[in-house]
Amino acid sequence: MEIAIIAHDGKKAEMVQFINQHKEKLQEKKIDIISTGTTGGKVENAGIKVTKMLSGPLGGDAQIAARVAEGKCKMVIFFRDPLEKHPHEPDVIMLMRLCDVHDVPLATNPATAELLVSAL
Ligand SMILES: O=C(CO)COP(=O)(O)O
Repeated sequence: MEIAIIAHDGKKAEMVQFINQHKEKLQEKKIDIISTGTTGGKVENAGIKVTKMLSGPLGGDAQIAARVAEGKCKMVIFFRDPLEKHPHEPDVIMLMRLCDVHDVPLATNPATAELLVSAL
């Protein structure tokens, strides 16, 4: 099963911590992690295998949105920073919309992500 992880800059440390906390379960359940570029790099540095797309502002969110639409990506964990502006906000909205269109679980904060991962 493929899961996407994405974090805005102000939330990347939290994402690394979250994935570290759950890495045994993710391995045990044979989860393939995909990610936007910079988030993926940080998670990789923590010793976790990730397939990296482009960086978010360069189209990474859009690539993940396409995988959601194609039925390849089955869950999205996206730690958004609601206190910052992002030049690629339209891509972010597109990704969230396509999760709703295709009924793909989407967590936009750690509390919800905990619930989703506990359901794997
Ligand atoms: O901008 C992002 C999500 O919208 C995240 O992209 P990066 O992981 O490349 O920073």
